[in-house]
Amino acid sequence: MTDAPRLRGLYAITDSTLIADSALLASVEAAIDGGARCIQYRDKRPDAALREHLARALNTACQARGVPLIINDDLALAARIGAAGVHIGREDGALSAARATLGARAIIGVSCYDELERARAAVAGGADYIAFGAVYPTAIKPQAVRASLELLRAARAEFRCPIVAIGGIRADNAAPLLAAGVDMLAVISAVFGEPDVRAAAARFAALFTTPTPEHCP
Ligand SMILES: Cc1ncc(COP(=O)(O)OP(=O)(O)O)c(N)n1
Ligand SMILES: Cc1ncsc1CCOP(=O)(O)O
Ligand SMILES: [Mg+2]
Repeated sequence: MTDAPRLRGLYAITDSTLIADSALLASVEAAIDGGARCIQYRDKRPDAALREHLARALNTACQARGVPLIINDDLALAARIGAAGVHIGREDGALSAARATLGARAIIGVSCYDELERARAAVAGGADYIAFGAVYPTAIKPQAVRASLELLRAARAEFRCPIVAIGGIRADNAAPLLAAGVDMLAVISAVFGEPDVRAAAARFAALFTTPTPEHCP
């Protein structure tokens, strides 16, 4: 468990269709070396034993570097390995169940898609961050609903809770998201799909040189 990490910066998300299992650990280490502030393990494959094996290795590496590892979808896995938290979407169970299972110090993130009402419920329920997207078209999830810059601005105006943007984000299209008040950029392809993962992560980290905004916890 990480001690109240600041949720601001690059949030690098793994994807088992993009990274070979044999390269996963080194890729995540490279992302952290490049400046990723948070890692999510996202793996839709049904092999629970394999996922646990990989998640445990990532958790050890992330803990050693002081970076929280968030498990996508799978609350039970997050609890079993003592991960820093879990990310839940509309098909991944209730926020209250995640909090009851993982405890007060866990980081629980909630997908809000393009819905402010869902964000209100998540914030009221104690989410540690709210995620909106897809903010740009993405090959990883081509069917994802789109969230506008206007929605991000409205969310920033309403919530002090850290705001995450996801979907099609690259270092060269991220500026409007940051200007809209987003705290974390959640990225798969533009980090783990790049030949030099460390350099790719560093390009994102360089976008966060301004002082931490007052709303950040
Ligand atoms: C940081 C972050 N934001 C959104 C998502 C998407 O979650 P979900 O809608 O549950 O979709 P899957 O990722 O499970 O396909 C996310 N994983 N992380
Ligand atoms: C999981 C998810 N949810 C909304 S978009 C997306 C995929 C983001 O991947 P990329 O950063 O490669 O566009
Ligand atoms: Mg999910």
